[in-house]
Amino acid sequence: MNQIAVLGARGRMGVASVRAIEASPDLNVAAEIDLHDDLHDIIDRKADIALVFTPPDVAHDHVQWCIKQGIHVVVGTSGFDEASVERIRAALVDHSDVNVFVVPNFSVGAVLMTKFATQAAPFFESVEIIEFHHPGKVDAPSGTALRTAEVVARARNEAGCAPSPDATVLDPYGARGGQIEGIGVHSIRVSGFMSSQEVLLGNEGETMTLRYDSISRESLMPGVLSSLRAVPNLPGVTVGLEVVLGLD
Ligand SMILES: NC(=O)C1=CN([C@@H]2O[C@H](COP(=O)(O)OP(=O)(O)OC[C@H]3O[C@@H](n4cnc5c(N)ncnc54)[C@H](OP(=O)(O)O)[C@@H]3O)[C@@H](O)[C@H]2O)C=CC1
Ligand SMILES: O=C(O)C1=N[C@H](C(=O)O)C[C@H](O)C1
Repeated sequence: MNQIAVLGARGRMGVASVRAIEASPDLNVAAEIDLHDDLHDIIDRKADIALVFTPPDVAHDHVQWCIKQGIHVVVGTSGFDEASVERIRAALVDHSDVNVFVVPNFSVGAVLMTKFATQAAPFFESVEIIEFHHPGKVDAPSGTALRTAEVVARARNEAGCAPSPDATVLDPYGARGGQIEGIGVHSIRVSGFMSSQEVLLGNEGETMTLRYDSISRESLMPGVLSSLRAVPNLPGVTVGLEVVLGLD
């Protein structure tokens, strides 16, 4: 039975994950680590996989620490961009027995939306992303929007698409949002949302909107559990739930 250490165990995702793991006959919660807890509990309690949901400012160090201890890692924390993945890959050179699985979103709906957006993006002049989250979220844009922008931009570059047209020259309040690799990204923080995203695509005379909504963290738990089960068999560093869903 795999022994799981949950980092950020008393946070929103940590609590939901501990509950889901405890209800799984093949997985066991070996350690629950939160602020002020000693990371060495992970070793003492013989965890073999770390599930990281600590905030983005500390999660990178936690991932590196786990790699050095020889523990597989599933990274749920948002904001692991391509540069972060490169740093993980570099750390794994000296720890080839360790696997790291970076999962920007555990929801099947979000993963499919990103996939469909990537397929559609080369067929449209304009693409922008709007993500909607609860106001307790500390980072913007969401990891999901970051990942969507990265893969959509790559698909458009490979297809030789021009940048999305935009005549804006005056924007003193930042109303046009951010740009990730040339894709406009807008972050909304409104009570009542858990996690939603829209990808808006347009040509002259037509628009298409792809949208997903996660209403509760329960929607993420099948993805969390399947990622924990998969990581021992995913050598090196892998990004995205797509590989588990057979979408790669
Ligand atoms: N991949 C996915 O599908 C999902 C990813 N996420 C991402 O997961 C991350 C966590 O989200 P969420 O659970 O909502 O956040 P929370 O703030 O609810 O949870 C984070 C927890 O980590 C604790 N913590 C802070 N610093 C440390 C530390 N140094 N060591 C150990 N624990 C620490 C916090 O304690 P305290 O509150 O006392 O500071 C808190 O209990 C975010 O990056 C979020 O975007 C979220 C949902 C889904
Ligand atoms: O903070 C959250 O809640 C979420 N964060 C992840 C992200 O940044 O994309 C995943 C999901 O959207 C929920």
